Amino acid sequence: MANILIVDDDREVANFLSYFLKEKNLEVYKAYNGKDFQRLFRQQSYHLALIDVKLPDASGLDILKEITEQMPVCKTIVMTGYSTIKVAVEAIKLGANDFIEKPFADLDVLEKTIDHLLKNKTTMAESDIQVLAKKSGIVTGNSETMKRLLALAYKIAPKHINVLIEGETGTGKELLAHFIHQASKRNEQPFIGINCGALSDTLLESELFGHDKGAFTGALKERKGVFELAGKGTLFLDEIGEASLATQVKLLRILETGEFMRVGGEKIQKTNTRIISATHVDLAEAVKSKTFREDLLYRLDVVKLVIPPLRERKEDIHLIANHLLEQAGTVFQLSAETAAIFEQYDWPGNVRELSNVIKRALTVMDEDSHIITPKHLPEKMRIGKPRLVEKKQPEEENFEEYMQQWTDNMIAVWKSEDKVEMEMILHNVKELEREIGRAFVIKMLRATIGNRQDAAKRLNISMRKLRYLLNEKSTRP
Ligand SMILES: Nc1ncnc2c1ncn2[C@@H]1O[C@H](COP(=O)(O)OP(=O)(O)OP(=O)(O)O)[C@@H](O)[C@H]1O
Repeated sequence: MANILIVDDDREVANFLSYFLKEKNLEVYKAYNGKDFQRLFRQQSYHLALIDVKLPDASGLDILKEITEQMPVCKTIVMTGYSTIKVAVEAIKLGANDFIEKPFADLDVLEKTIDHLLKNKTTMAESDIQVLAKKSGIVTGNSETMKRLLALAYKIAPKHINVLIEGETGTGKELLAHFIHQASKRNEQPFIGINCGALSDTLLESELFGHDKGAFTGALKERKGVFELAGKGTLFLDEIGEASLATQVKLLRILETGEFMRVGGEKIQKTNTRIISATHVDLAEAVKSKTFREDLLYRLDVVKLVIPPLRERKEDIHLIANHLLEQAGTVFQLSAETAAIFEQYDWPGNVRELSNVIKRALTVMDEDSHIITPKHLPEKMRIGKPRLVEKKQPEEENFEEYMQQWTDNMIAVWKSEDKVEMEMILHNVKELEREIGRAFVIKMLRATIGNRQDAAKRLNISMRKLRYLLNEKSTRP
């Protein structure tokens, strides 16, 4: 018989769960606080623990950590209220197998979650993730960060919570949104994507909410918007940071009330669409510069998934490249030199750029050739070409040299007769901004003998910004 440990200070909930689990012939133990937990935890081993995140004398997350570290065979479910869902996501990152919301609205879901874990179905989840990733066109690669990201996305997919995906252009944000849709119970319903940056304000509102006949010049017929079309499915709002403040107000209303009106319409409509939004800009910064509403960000970013750029998961480059080559026909290969270039290159356009580079190489290759060599790659990728950015980071002692080198290289590209890759130039300007920011913070930290608060004050920036400049972006969901 399986041993179950319930850790909850709400006796009503603990008693209900106990009754519910005993009916299933399970052996149940109840802890109403941290002290009870410590006593019961030392007594024997458990197969499953249901942990409330808020206890009077202990933190549910600390208890979770203790269980995952000291009794890894024990499966864990964290219980939260809706307002603490961010804590639940934190718990998943710490190793919780699942989370459920209190009050338990659907006992079937509760029962299935428990049965699933007791039948040791966690390894099945891994193969499920692989299948769904493939279905969504994601090559999973080898990087641990990507594996953890997909595992988290898989766990939150069935819950009705909004997700914000952050990542540079071409990192696969839309694919990840599709993966979440596939892994959710909405997978039979539509998945609709819309790019908020590609449409004018009026057009975007009409696309989102639809319009009634005569709503504006040219609105000859009534038209459904994507919220109506997506229905109970998933709506992917790409480049959400580009939505105007007026559209943001309307989106906020939908998120708060589940209601909207067509442009020029008078009827209030209800929606149950799940929203996954994506951005390549830092929305927290946009909030500070007042171009993005804080309350909307709070609603969209219940769970934040950050896809790392390709240059930070170099181990994935070859796997993805080989996969793309396989798609084109198994006979193609990268030469050792090309593989080395791929590894050194920064990939400002990420996986999209990798895919384009491979497609280009396949079209410029001789018909009887099967090996991609450096001569098949774009100019800018070849070794020996002046690089805009030296890999060495600027410090106090080499700052002037770094700036000089950067300027010289930029002038060389400016004067060059070659085709100019604007994406690469913009990427390098951004990188320069990042490096200069970091160098100034480090210089100030030296001056303040490491006192971060003092350094932030002297630079007239917030602590958050200081951490950001040091590349210590908060890992909070
Ligand atoms: N892990 C991956 N495996 C295979 N292909 C990928 C992967 N990630 C991205 N791609 C490919 O890269 C291209 C860009 O993907 P996607 O549109 O999802 O990126 P994005 O981050 O949404 O880009 P943008 O910000 O420009 O809209 C697509 O062709 C996609 O198939």
